Amino acid sequence: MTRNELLQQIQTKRSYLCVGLDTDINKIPAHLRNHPDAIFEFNKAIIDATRDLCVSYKINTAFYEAYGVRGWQALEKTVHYIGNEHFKIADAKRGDIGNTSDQYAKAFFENLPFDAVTVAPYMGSDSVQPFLKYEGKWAIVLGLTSNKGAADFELQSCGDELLYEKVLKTVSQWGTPENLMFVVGATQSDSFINIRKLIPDHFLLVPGVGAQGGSLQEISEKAMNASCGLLVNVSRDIIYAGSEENFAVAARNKAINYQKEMHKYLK
Ligand SMILES: O=C(O)c1cc(=O)[nH]c(=O)n1[C@@H]1O[C@H](COP(=O)(O)O)[C@@H](O)[C@H]1O
Repeated sequence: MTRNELLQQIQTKRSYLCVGLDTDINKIPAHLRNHPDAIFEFNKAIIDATRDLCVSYKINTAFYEAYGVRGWQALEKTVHYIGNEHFKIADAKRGDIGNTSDQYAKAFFENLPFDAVTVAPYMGSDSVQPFLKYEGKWAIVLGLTSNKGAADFELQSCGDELLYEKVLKTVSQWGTPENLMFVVGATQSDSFINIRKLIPDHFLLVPGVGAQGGSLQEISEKAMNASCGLLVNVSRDIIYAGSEENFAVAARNKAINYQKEMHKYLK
């Protein structure tokens, strides 16, 4: 999906919501748990209930890889079920020597129809470049993450700047705002304004709203740019909003609340 197509979706739906499909078999409603295709059935219900309210879905591969072949099959079925209207993110946090990253890019962009893959920048340019070679596909590089471990490296000084600042400045030279986004945790509100100064045009994928306590209002007020430039991910707070048979209705109601709030902030 191109940047213009994504922006169009955001304006049409008045939403920059990305629903995170972090599907954990132990957290899905009891009546689905023994279904032979439980993960996919759960995802299908969540997707049907939220399609019109979000512009993106993020599939965190860990939750599928954990179940081996069956988990991966559920991931494949899910990404195909989402279809072409939504921006589909494989949250796989890949990145390796060039010829290995080539294979990761092939897995998600050729073999599977994802629009974007999350990538760790630690191994440098040749580990990220393979994800930038595909027309209409994106690398979403970890910038300043939402977890407390962000303090261990990302927020440490590196010369006269912080390491995450160096990452944003350097990596932004490797691609363009048409094929490169950055992950910025919603819990890092003290840094939003600084981040926008460093990368005014790039889309930010923002996880950490909901279960991790980040504020949708703060990220929207401080980091939205003229064309929006935000995809705000919510996983647990939406998909586990209900634990009974009507879980999809509960998920929809949560997503409606997020979409309404986004509508207010969108320019
Ligand atoms: O890359 C990510 O998506 C990510 C980066 C980050 O800094 N923090 C973070 O929580 N995530 C992911 O975003 C999702 C957040 O889930 P919830 O906290 O349940 O909304 C999970 O899939 C995390 O793996």
